[in-house]
Amino acid sequence: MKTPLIMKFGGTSVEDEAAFARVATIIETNKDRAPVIVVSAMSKLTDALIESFHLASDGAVEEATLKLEPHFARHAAVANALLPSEEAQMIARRLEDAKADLKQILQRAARREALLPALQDEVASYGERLSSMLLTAVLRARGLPAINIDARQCIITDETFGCATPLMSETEASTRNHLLPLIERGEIPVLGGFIASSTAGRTTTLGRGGSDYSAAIIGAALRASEVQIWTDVDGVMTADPRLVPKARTIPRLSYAEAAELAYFGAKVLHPKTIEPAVARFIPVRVCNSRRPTEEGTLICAESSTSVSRIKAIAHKTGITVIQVTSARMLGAYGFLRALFEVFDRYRTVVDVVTTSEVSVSLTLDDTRALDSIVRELERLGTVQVEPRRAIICVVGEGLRTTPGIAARVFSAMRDINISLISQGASSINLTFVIDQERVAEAVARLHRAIFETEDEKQAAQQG
Ligand SMILES: Nc1ncnc2c1ncn2[C@@H]1O[C@H](COP(=O)(O)OP(=O)(O)O)[C@@H](O)[C@H]1O
Ligand SMILES: N[C@@H](CC(=O)OP(=O)(O)O)C(=O)O
Repeated sequence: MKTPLIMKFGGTSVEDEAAFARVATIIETNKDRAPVIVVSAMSKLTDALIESFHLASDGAVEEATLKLEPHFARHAAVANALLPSEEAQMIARRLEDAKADLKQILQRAARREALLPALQDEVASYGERLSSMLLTAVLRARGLPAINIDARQCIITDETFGCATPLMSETEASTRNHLLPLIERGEIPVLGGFIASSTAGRTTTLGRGGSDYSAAIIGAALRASEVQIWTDVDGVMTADPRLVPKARTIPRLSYAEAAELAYFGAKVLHPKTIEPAVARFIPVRVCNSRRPTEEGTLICAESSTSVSRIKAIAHKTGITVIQVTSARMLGAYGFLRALFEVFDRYRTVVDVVTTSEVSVSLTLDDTRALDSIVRELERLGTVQVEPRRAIICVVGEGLRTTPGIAARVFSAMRDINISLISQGASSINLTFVIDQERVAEAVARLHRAIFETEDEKQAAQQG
């Protein structure tokens, strides 16, 4: 049997009929590599489903279902454009069924008949269920032996609705049981990303942007040759191209570099994607579905030696900084344990931490339990909360060896107020916090200082 190739297509790669047609061509080109397809919901649909769910749980079921109409129409338009009429009619019937089922779930949310987070995942799952059904039909219309598999039969999780954790050994067994016989027969399984189910059979989701993670989990379970993440940019870039138009594609990244970038905000990759890939040393490639002949970015165990040796700048906004100051910290043990136990109790992840003799500063992304956390921390010392902050993270294996990088970074920041400077334990990232209002300016300046001057030098040398 050929070693499977996992190909994940994000929402922007299946946004309309032209995008579906491009994806079908890419899969057709790779049909002899035992492809297994993972697809996200059509772009913006997951947001719309979650918004509808909230409307319905506030009692506005009619409004909630009306809001979804244009999205059902988008699916029908793809089917009408790319499928023979009988197939398009079959899709139209299945869309009507899905619409009716969804309405029932939204009514249950309005009546609060079940646990709301569980109902929300049920609603959110429709995006990937519909896109995978539609893509399967489009591939079959091209003569490809595609088969739609419900990813909820493969990825098994706990019941942390909204951000469930996969149970890896159950997932590996069920993924292999469901998919290997199909791959052996030369069929092309098409699964929705992001969705999973608990051992009790309840629908769960892996967290926003989680289809990349689904692809990596399935890739690891099948010992894939490569996990390809097909998106709307040429690969992982030196910065978010929406902020830095001059950002360029990075040909190669180490797993550690990619993990740091994803964790600190490079949206192109879900933060958990690297973990299953590393566990089985499976290369991950990020490619552009609009420009499939580009090489993209290859993520594997070893980084490349690049000119600047710093690979990229990631940023994350909406960060809250908490500072706890207490003289009781001085020379006392047990203080930090008591402090982190507070975050543990509220299941809140802390990203960056710095300490001095009398204070601890840390950053939070998730502020759902902020008030309760602050109340408890006040028992330990004086608490200061700074909302609307941003984390900026400079990443590259070269940080270990390049002298003067910190000076370059901080001189680029000049008049921008910096706090919580931290060089990660892996010493491949330099992270700091600024006011979120200034993040676009800061990232652009840093990009100029680290990457664009090198470009100019190179260009001058070459020319
Ligand atoms: N360093 C980066 N390199 C590439 N893209 C990035 C980076 N940081 C942020 N992005 C953003 O990530 C987007 C792709 O992620 P996403 O919208 O989730 O795509 P998809 O729908 O394919 O999953 C890009 O359009 C880009 O704006
Ligand atoms: N559709 C889900 C999962 C996902 O990964 O989507 P995308 O690949 O478009 O980021 C979401 O929007 O969160």
